[in-house]
Amino acid sequence: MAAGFDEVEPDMEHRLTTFEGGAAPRGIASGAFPASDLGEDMTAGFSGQVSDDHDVAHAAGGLLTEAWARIAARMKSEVGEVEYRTWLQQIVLGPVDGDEVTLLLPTRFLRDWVRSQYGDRLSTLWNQEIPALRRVELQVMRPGDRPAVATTEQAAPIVPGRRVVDVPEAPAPVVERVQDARSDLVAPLDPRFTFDSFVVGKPNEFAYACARRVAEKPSSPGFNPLFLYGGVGLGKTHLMHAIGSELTREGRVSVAYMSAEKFMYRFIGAIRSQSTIEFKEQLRSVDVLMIDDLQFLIGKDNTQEEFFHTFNALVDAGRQIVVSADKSPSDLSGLEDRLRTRLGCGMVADIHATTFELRISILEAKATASGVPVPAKVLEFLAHKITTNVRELEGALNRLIAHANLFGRPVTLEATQEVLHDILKAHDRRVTIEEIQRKVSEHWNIRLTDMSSARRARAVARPRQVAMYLAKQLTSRSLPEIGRKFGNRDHTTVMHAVQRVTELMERDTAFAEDVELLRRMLES
Ligand SMILES: Nc1ncnc2c1ncn2[C@@H]1O[C@H](COP(=O)(O)OP(=O)(O)OP(=O)(O)O)[C@@H](O)[C@H]1O
Repeated sequence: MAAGFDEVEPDMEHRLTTFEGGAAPRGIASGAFPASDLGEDMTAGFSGQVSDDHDVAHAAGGLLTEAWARIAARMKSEVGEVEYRTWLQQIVLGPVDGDEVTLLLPTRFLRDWVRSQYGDRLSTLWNQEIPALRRVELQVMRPGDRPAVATTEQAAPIVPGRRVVDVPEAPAPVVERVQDARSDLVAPLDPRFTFDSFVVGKPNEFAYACARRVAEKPSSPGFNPLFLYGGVGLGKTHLMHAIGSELTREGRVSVAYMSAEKFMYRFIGAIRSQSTIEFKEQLRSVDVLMIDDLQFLIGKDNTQEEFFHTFNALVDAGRQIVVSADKSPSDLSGLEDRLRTRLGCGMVADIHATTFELRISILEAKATASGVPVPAKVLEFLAHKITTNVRELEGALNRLIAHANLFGRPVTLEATQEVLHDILKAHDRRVTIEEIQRKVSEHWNIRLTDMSSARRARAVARPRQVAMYLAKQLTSRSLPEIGRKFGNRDHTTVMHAVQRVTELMERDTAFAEDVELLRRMLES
């Protein structure tokens, strides 16, 4: 695929002047730059210069590099590793000109993005480091440009098409590398969302298999586009990131991942800045384009149109498209028909709602990864209680784990109820006596009819008493009403059952836990 610097504007004003024996920067020896030391005579910068006063230039270059190292480290800590790697890592320190420092970026798109998103912050940080510097100029680098480094001999020329040019002697935090120009479309991929960390079960095994297939062999016939759909928080984004991570791991292919919302904002931004051609070229130069939450484009006709053309251009060129949405293509009413048709003509894979078993497996995997022991009863309780959304389930478990770590207390059912009080309340619902009877029968493996039968064997009578106890606890039914539902028993029988279960719970903790678990399940 076309690489590198084709996208650099040829007519870009080239500001990297070469110092040709004029005044070299003076008075810069060590420590921070005093404001007065960076005056007009720094106009030459440090790029490719041949200095009469080699030591001074070296010192100034070194200080600039150090200042840049601190700024880059600061930016990294502010925006986070992933964002830094995506947008800022490719910046190369250019020359200083008067009160202006130049930072070089490999493409115009990236320059515009960094300027709009981080320009002000970069200016502030430079100004804090070197008060005399008042402006940060962002420029597109050109083939042959030399990044500013401490000495001229060490400045490596930038070679078009070369994937990585390392600048020697750069201090650790500054990664002055020029990467493939297309990489500026690579949105942050969450490193936690891998195939390995995705728990596979019946509801998602087909989507998982399709995602794996695309990651192994992009653009395979029948798998392009791959359309993943399913309810909120069921793992669509996770699978897309996993595909992206797998494909980019060895730098095999370029992947652009973004939400449909971001796609729209970028498109609008490109229209505003009159750079739609660059935007389109950027998009159409990737090997794999992944658009998340496509339903966002419903009603956004212009963006849909743009996406449709991009889609066609990429598929026609044999590139892979992966799209996710909350509904199948045919159910996405509000999307243009021709787009829906095209979206549906590759592989459409749905992720079904989770089953109890899958939720337990996900919780087990996440609890194990956390290193905090979480009792099986707590996992079961959570899996019963939070049924709709893996994100919420995960959030609840994370909160429990954080709580356990913070206070050094073990995770118990009681603690769970306390810590997750608000989440659990949101999942509360009314319980019926029939549900109680069903759950209790399932739990002790007896027939449902035994709830109202006359059998008095303990294996049947004890669960029946528990069901009566729970009916009293969880419903607003009176004792006679409860009695009637249990084979027309007398209200005194119900009263006796409640007392008996209460006593047993006090004496027998295992029994008490069983009853508590049932209660919490029923409340879910
Ligand atoms: N099968 C799974 N195994 C492990 N983690 C999962 C699984 N399914 C979902 N998750 C986790 O649940 C969270 C939500 O998943 P994700 O963001 O992928 O959902 P989504 O389907 O894209 O949701 P949305 O509709 O909101 O975009 C993530 O943290 C993800 O890692």
